[in-house]
Amino acid sequence: MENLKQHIINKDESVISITGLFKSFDEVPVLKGIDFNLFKGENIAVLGKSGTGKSVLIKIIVGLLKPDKGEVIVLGKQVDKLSGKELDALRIRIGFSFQNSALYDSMNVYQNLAFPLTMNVKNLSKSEVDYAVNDVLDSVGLANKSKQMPSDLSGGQRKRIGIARTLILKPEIMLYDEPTSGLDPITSAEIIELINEVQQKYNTSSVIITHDLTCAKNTGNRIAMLHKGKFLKVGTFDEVFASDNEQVKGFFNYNFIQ
Ligand SMILES: Nc1ncnc2c1ncn2[C@@H]1O[C@H](COP(=O)(O)OP(=O)(O)OP(=O)(O)O)[C@@H](O)[C@H]1O
Repeated sequence: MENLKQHIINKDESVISITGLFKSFDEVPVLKGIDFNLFKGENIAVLGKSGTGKSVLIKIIVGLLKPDKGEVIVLGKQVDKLSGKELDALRIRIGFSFQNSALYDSMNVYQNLAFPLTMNVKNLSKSEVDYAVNDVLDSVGLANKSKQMPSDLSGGQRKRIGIARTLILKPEIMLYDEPTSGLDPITSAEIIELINEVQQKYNTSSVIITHDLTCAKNTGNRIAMLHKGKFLKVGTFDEVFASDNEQVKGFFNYNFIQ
């Protein structure tokens, strides 16, 4: 990818700020006092075992679930106080890359990419849509795939198109849900590289939900280790790796890092 911007993390500007967040389902606590800041231009990898509340946290950030207690501010807005219309306006500024890529199987790659753009931005000319589609395809390294159907793409290529589909709306925040799950190590490494290129080219701030230590280490400017609904440790990979906490040490002992 060419023309990478000088990348800056601005620690004076939080794009996501969460304080004292609690969430239970049927009186079973899932999130038990989360404090979390994502700075402008930063990638945070939220690392944790299955069932620790990673997806619940993401759903609260985008307003799909309401917190029981606590404050969740995204791009300056208190999410649980927004009307449906205000929430829609906020969500356009957030790109969500789903675990299964969530492409429309009956549409080719071009149509999959053009669809969110024409749905959200009115009165675009055909050449403007063509330009935007080609630009994001180029960004994800699949410039020649516009006519292919999703079923003809590899798993890694589908992930790339899923990421391209969120980039086409130029999001300020990217949320990646298990971006490397189901991929072989080489394809995982390519997706990791793409996440870092997106951070630089689009100057996004990102939350990368993962249980893949290699992904967390290589994409996260900071790592937030979630365990049973609480952050055990938040810091650079080296800081988290050096933690004395038994749960953190246990997680590293059971997982292989490249
Ligand atoms: N809508 C819901 N109603 C009831 N329980 C829920 C709901 N959503 C999540 N949970 C529960 O919250 C807990 C955390 O779920 P969550 O999906 O956030 O885990 P996760 O860390 O994302 O796991 P995975 O890595 O397997 O996706 C689970 O016990 C789950 O059953």
